[in-house]
Amino acid sequence: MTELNMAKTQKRLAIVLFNLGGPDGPEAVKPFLRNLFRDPAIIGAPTPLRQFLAWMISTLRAKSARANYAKMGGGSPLVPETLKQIEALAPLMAERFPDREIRIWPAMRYWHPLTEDVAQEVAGWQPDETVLLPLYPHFSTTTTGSSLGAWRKAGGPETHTVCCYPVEAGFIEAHAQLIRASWEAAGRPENIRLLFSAHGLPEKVIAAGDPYQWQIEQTASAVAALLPEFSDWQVCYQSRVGPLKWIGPSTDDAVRQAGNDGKAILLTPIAFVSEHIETLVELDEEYGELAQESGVSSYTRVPALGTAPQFIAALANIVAGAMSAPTRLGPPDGQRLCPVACPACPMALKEA
Ligand SMILES: C=CC1=C(C)c2cc3[nH]c(cc4nc(cc5[nH]c(cc1n2)c(C)c5CCC(=O)O)C(CCC(=O)O)=C4C)c(C)c3C=C
Ligand SMILES: [Fe+2]
Ligand SMILES: [Fe+2]
Repeated sequence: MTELNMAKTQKRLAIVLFNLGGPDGPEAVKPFLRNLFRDPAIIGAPTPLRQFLAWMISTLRAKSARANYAKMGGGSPLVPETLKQIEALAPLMAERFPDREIRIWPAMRYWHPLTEDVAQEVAGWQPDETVLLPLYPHFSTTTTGSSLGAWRKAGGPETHTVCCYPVEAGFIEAHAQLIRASWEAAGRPENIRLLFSAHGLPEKVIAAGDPYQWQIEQTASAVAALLPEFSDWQVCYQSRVGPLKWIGPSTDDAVRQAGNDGKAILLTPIAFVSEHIETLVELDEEYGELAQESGVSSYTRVPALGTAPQFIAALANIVAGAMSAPTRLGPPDGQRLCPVACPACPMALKEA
């Protein structure tokens, strides 16, 4: 068989990485925010009211959001950071599946490359198998659920879908290693409180059965178990938006409390896998300043996982695990993780 014929007969594997996306320049900030608040997974109001709210909130929020994105050069680094993760993942996937032709796509929910457009592109490539992998380790109806809905609505191909990987060994180890390395690089400050800061959610989303908070707690406990030297640790929630009550404790309260308790802070973003506005502006600038005002002796922010080799290796394992798991949608090994009390877990929805 010639090389050309071999290439033609190779099975095609598409891997799609879901994430939220971010504006690619100042003029994209408002339409990006409008897309976000137009999503019924974010605002549960009926369509005409939701459209109005999306227009209103994006208009009111655009100026301050633009000022924050300006601190990062005008737009979000989320897509460039995702492309670096894809570049790191590609050789690992090629090594595992040498007989396949493999392509990896980023698919963003609220700005380009938009999930709907990527769904068309991937369908056009006619893959034999497609693995959908959220770059959200914790399942929420507001993130992975929303991306999956958009993908399916656009007719995107789907063979295996990862719902979440909150306690995947490599993911947990990557966090532990980065936390320890950051503490060492900061000169090993004493009397540390380790804060696991996750993006928050409105309480009503959790009350409706979303497993996100439960999964965040599982991740934090698993990482803390590998770091017995940091026995004082706490989960907290950042990035609150809007008038609803969000889950707590909030990261700003946790920072103030650490100041009151005379603690140094080692803060790690536990729900984000790359750097963007919520880490570079909110954690570094806003909470960095708050820590200083609160008398915190030392504030060290652990970097997001990015292309940390253990994390990228974990992603490769997750994809391979999903491909050999018995179910189409679920954690990589196909076994349900979340308790029955989380009815919005996609595995629970499937069982019902
Ligand atoms: C990690 C998981 C995330 C959850 C859960 C989540 C829920 C959620 N987010 C908003 C509103 C906003 N989020 C914004 C940015 C943003 N959010 C996530 C992740 C989660 N969001 C990421 C990765 C980012 C960064 C995007 C980027 O710019 O690179 C923003 C925009 C920034 C701002 O104006 O503050 C908003 C708005 C809600 C309402 C929500 C749950 C209901
Ligand atoms: Fe968000
Ligand atoms: Fe689940």
